[in-house]
Amino acid sequence: MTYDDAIQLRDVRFSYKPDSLTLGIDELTIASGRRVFLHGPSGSGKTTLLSIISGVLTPQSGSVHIVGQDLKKLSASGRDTLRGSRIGYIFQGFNLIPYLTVAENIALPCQLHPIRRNRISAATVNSEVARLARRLEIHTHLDAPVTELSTGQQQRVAIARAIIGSPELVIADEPTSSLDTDRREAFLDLLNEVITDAIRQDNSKTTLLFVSHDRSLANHFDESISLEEIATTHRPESKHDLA
Ligand SMILES: Nc1ncnc2c1ncn2[C@@H]1O[C@H](COP(=O)(O)OP(=O)(O)OP(=O)(O)O)[C@@H](O)[C@H]1O
Repeated sequence: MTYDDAIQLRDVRFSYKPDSLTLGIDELTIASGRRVFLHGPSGSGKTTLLSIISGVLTPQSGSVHIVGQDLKKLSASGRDTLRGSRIGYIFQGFNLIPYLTVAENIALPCQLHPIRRNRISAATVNSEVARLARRLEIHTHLDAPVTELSTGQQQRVAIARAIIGSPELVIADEPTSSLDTDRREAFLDLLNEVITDAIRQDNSKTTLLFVSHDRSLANHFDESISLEEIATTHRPESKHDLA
């Protein structure tokens, strides 16, 4: 592990049930500042891997270092803090808070995590929310309940919420699966542009880990990793296989 690695997994073994290995990864290293596309078919363990990286799931063995932190050395609340303050997450269904406005949704990581708030170079969180919203062309909706926005607009709220306060690692879990091809391309271009802006503005190295089953998106990234190629799984044969 060097300090320039955003993600490093070694000899990781994770099982949901005692007698079947869900995910085994001998080595996965992603250097800081890389934009990485991770693909694998349904059931290959993409969500499980993201949960391990973000400290939601703890593997039974092996080591996981994220932005220089050994997750094994952190308590559950330490992992929560790392996840909220140093990782920006774009979920497949966005996970926006329906009873908050657009501005409140974008500002949420800064309200919950002082590290995100303190990294903002704008005068206030509100001015940073406004700047990002202008950049993402959702500024006329800032005071609207987030549920009144179109799907495409909600995706842009999710991007703004993930990158506000410059987390070192941005994880996107299949956020384009509901979009048609043109919109998918536009979303990826916008996500890349906004991350490039953030890097320029903060002189930081933001790492992007984008996960999808759709290999055609790979050309938007610096590198592409096949989960099937790096992982081992040993599930017991099902009763149907034995019959
Ligand atoms: N909570 C759980 N308990 C037991 N098994 C689980 C659980 N969550 C996932 N699995 C199993 O672990 C394996 C990997 O699932 P995972 O959701 O990580 O795959 P995925 O690649 O993200 O799939 P998809 O693209 O369909 O979302 C699957 O065989 C799944 O059935």
